[in-house]
Amino acid sequence: MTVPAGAVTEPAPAKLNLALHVTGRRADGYHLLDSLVCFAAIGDVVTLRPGPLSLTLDGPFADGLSADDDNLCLRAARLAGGQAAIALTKNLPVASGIGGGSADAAAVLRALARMGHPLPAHPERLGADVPVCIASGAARMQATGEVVIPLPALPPLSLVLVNPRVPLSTHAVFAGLARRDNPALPPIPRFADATALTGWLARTRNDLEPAAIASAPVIATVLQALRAQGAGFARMSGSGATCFGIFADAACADRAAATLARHGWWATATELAPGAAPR
Ligand SMILES: C[C@@](CO)(OP(=O)(O)O)[C@H](O)COP(=O)(O)OP(=O)(O)OC[C@H]1O[C@@H](n2ccc(N)nc2=O)[C@H](O)[C@@H]1O
Ligand SMILES: Nc1ncnc2c1ncn2[C@@H]1O[C@H](COP(=O)(O)OP(=O)(O)O)[C@@H](O)[C@H]1O
Repeated sequence: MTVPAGAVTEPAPAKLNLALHVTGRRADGYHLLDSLVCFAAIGDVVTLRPGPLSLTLDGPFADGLSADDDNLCLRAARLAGGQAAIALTKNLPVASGIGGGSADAAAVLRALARMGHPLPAHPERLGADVPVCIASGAARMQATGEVVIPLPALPPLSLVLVNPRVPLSTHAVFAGLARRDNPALPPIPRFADATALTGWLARTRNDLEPAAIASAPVIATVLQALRAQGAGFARMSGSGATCFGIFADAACADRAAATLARHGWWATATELAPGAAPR
């Protein structure tokens, strides 16, 4: 991609909820969460140039989205009081549990900060996932998303993300929950390697998975297919329908992604976002 002079480019990495427990519900209906969140190397890309506020879209999933006032890129710029010509390359499926819209909003806020507009005081007004997407590093996310506790970087992971091209409404999945008072996550240790992480994940859940599968049974098929391709661990992210699998190495992940894409699903091998190496 050619970056025009004076332009500021920010990646908008896909968010993954490796574990997501629903621990309660506030009086206003928003749910209390306890989630281990990380970010993948694959994502959308935003480029901002000085100028009046505008938005253009390209990329494989641009057709699923319109560049109207409701687009989270424009809402983010308005909340920050920033003016810019924004170009969004939409590489992530829309409404898919990997926070694409929130990641885009957070990337616009980071780009505007680099152009001299301070971050807004309440980024969660754009969406519950926006605060965690601003830092874009491993974190424990709590309350309704506004409590973000940064964690040491996770060990390297060979990941496959699969979306069966069925959009799911986050609101509808929360509304379909059978229980809203589940136990919190166990303490999150510093993970020595991927095996330690998957061992810990096996003791956790995504409490949104049953409700999402009830709306879109193909999610169960995706999870089975990831396991059949050799994933040592597979789970749905967020409110779905995107699922992730953790593989032994990048070659296994590449092979699995190529096979799973034959179903007509969006399937991509990736790793954790740069900057997320162990420290
Ligand atoms: C479920 C999560 C987990 O990370 O991810 P996604 O599936 O969206 O990726 C997030 O909490 C989603 O964040 P986000 O997508 O920004 O949600 P919002 O736009 O704020 O809310 C969409 C709708 O989801 C419900 N909602 C969202 C967050 C929350 N803590 N409780 C809720 O009940 C509300 O009904 C709300 O109207
Ligand atoms: N830039 C954007 N990218 C994705 N979705 C957006 C964007 N702006 C607004 N939206 C709307 O936000 C909703 C949630 O999208 P998204 O963040 O992709 O979902 P999720 O958080 O489940 O991954 C969609 O219904 C979409 O119409």
